[in-house]
Amino acid sequence: MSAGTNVKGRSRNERFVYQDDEAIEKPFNWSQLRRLFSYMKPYRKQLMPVIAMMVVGTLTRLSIPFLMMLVIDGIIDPQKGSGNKLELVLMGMAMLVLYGIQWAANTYRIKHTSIIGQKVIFDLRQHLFQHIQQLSFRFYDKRPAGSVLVRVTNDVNALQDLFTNGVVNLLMDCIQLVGIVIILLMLNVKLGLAIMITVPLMFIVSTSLRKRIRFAWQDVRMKQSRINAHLNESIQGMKVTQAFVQEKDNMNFFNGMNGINLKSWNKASALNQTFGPVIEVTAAIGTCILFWYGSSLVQSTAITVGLLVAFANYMGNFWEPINRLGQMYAQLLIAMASSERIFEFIDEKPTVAEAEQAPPLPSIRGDVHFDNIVFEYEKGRPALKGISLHAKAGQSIALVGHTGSGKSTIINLLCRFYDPVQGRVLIDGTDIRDVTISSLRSQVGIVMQDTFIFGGSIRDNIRYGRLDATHEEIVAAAKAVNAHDFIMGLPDGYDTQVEERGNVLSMGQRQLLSFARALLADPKILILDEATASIDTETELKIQEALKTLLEGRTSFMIAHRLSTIRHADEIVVLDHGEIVEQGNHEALMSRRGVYYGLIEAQYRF
Ligand SMILES: Nc1ncnc2c1ncn2[C@@H]1O[C@H](COP(=O)(O)OP(=O)(O)OP(=O)(O)O)[C@@H](O)[C@H]1O
Repeated sequence: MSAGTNVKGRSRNERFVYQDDEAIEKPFNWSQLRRLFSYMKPYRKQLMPVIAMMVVGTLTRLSIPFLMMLVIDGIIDPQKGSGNKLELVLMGMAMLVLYGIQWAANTYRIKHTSIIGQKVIFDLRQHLFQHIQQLSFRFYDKRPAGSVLVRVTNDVNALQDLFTNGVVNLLMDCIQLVGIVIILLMLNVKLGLAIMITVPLMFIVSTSLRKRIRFAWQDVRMKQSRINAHLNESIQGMKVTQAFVQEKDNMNFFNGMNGINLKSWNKASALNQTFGPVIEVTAAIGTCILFWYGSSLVQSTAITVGLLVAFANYMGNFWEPINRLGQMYAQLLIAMASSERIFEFIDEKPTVAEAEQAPPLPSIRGDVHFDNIVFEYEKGRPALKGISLHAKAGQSIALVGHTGSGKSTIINLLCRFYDPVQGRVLIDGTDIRDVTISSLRSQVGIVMQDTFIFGGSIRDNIRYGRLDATHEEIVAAAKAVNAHDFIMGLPDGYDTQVEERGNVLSMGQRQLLSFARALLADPKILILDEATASIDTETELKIQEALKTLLEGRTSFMIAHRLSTIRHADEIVVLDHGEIVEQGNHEALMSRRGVYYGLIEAQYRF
């Protein structure tokens, strides 16, 4: 299949459709705009001098052509002018001062609007990030990480122009436009009206052309976002691509998309280039009218030469704001789409919410009670069907069962990543929905199967369990879980920098680190999710030793596929399709010769 057909091919194409996140513009919405501008409220005081400088700059700009008219008619004109050299020098100096004021006012305005705009963007991004950190697992279940990322980066960036210069420019352009219209009509109504005939023409041409250009760029962005999505997928899955020797097919597919992107970019760029000349032609029509009609008025002495020059100057200043207002409108429509996506996230309520004024969970002993729990991720597909389970403080509970039987779900409910549809989870007799989430999670430690290692030093990664831990405490935790030796073998020991997701570390080393992290946090309840699944036999012996230290005095829940590791658990709970089918210690379950016995048998046979 050729690259082109690949891209057009339905199934491949569908992989890259992120329609919601690609809409570049949305209809104008006042309440949304008001909400967006409310982010500027904290900077009202700083905005005042900016607006004052904007008014000063605009007024001086408007006064310069007027001054020119006075100089031409009052001094330079061979018939009516005074010809006074001193007056000419003074007027020249006055004009210089005006230019100076205009320059200073503009410099101040541009600098400070940019600073305020950046602060607004900073606040918005911070607000968004703070909010998405509160959102529950259900929110992330529904969305690919890429789409969340795009909102925090691209969508917030798309508002940058609006805040850094758009808002103040809009005000400035309106003042300038109204000012020019008033001045022109005051200077000469007939000539003023004559040149304004071109305004509707300019507006129609500019709006329709801009619309086409916007759509062309929208298309470019869509194509680029597909390339990005494919790149992201390719990089993440590079090992699989290489292992299955799919580089050629992948390259063909990428080439197809890249080619389409190039075509779309060329089209948008060509359309963009037509805009300048079209506007210039329309402006030139206005200038022709001015000089054709204006010169006849000069000849009939209805107006002076100075007035005609002033008109020409004002006209030059007239198209600029009209042009920019068109741009501004486009910017607003883009901002509408981006802000809608940002607010959609900000308005999303965490599905796992704290009760109002919930107290913190007091220091716990670690008694855990699952009371008739029913849970479903998707409506109508129960993952747990009435689970009742009691773990006394300090007991070790092993959860076993086939894949998809509900082991991780039980853990998810204990950490309150989700709330049960029915039933309660009690810790020391307290329903975990009645206390603050942070007080609960800070007392429950979790060692995940796919240990997440953050970019930073080894020390920072262990310290993630308790940020105020001293170096000695970090080393003690690492020693206790047999991680100290391998850490000391790394080039910079505890200061060795590791990359995102810990690619420089082996799976076993990553797990040892996460053990140290959990030990440092010193939780009363500990969860080990498949924690020993990817460790070799030698490391496993170390881990077994470490586990003893780690589990001491804690209630623990272990999910392990390698059944040898849970043999000594106080209680083994066997799950099947979301239900507990067997429960007891190893010996009791083996003598029952039921599901657990079958699992052990199967593993040994394997
Ligand atoms: N985020 C999710 N959204 C929808 N369904 C889910 C989600 N997570 C799990 N499930 C479904 O819930 C059921 C129980 O899943 P769970 O992860 O608890 O199983 P498990 O016993 O831990 O499996 P494994 O041993 O493979 O990790 C499965 O049918 C699974 O498909």
